[in-house]
Amino acid sequence: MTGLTIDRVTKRFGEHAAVDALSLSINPGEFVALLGPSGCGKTTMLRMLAGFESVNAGSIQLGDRTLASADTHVPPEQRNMAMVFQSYALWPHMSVADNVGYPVKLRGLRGATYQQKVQQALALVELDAYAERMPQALSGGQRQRVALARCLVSDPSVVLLDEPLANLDRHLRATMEHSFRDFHRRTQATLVYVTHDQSEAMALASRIAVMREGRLEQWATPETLYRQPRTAWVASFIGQGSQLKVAAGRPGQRLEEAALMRGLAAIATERTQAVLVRPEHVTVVPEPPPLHDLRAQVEGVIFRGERYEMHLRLASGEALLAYHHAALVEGQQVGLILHEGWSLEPEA
Ligand SMILES: Nc1ncnc2c1ncn2[C@@H]1O[C@H](COP(=O)(O)OP(=O)(O)OP(=O)(O)O)[C@@H](O)[C@H]1O
Repeated sequence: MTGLTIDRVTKRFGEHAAVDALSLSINPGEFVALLGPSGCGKTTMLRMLAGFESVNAGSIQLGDRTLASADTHVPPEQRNMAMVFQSYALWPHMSVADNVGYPVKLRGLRGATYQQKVQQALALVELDAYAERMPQALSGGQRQRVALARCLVSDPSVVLLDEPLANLDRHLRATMEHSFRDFHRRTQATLVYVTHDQSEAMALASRIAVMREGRLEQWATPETLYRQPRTAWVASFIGQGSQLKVAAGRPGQRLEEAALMRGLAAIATERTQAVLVRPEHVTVVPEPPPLHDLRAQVEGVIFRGERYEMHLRLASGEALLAYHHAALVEGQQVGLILHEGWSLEPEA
């Protein structure tokens, strides 16, 4: 197990910085995700880790070994890393076992040791019974597990995964999330997982690097990203919620019910702090008493099975999302209690 240090790494294509002074320190054996919208530079960062792209500035270290810097470039095959792609990249003319064994066969491994390595890798992804099948005779999820076994066989220190579930349907993705967690638990390898799907990143990684336009927006655990997003942009990217202007709080501060409700009742010119309110922190009072402070109009009601999602409009004109256990009528006036909020940094 070896840790990875990414120190102010920059990659430019022409004038455009696809990755801009990105720094991350990844612990040995950690499972991390690079998360961000399309074009934010996730794949470019992963390709620099793998050695398929050079870096323009900054450095990448694996343990105390420098893999890349402006004047160093260790080739991919000498980095002790393995990469899993969205497209699986299996050889169609080779059996499952031959696909899995290919990287170590290239290194000259043969005989009983070879057989044992392949067998162990297949067992780790629970595909021992499929060794002689051809890839075409497997489901998408099974193919992705063959790709995982193939990267395991060479005992890499780091496994890089580029949107490995993007080609699978929703149900299979959920099953594969279990396979990935299991894979990580058994191998203890350092895993760097690229995705634009926040729920996938939250379910899998112990820490997530949220990227935006080549830069690191926030680097934190899934819980911290959800409860304490740094900026308005992260707050709108992770989970559901509403951003309200409040006359209370300062960036990085949690507001309790009393302060939040008071801050919302202030006059518009004093309400300058952006505050994130998650729907689970809103109580809807269908028939509020006449003196209830905060009111809203129901604009939309969506049935989500376990609850109703209420789209509300405050008197200030701001939109608010809430959950409720029963359907309410569109156009109806309701009272609200906001139990807590999180104060955000303004947009740069
Ligand atoms: N070889 C290249 N030449 C020129 N520009 C490139 C090259 N590779 C990537 N880019 C640009 O760099 C930026 C980041 O691309 P990258 O593929 O890393 O994004 P991404 O976050 O992985 O996106 P996606 O989720 O769509 O794969 C984009 O603007 C892209 O057009």
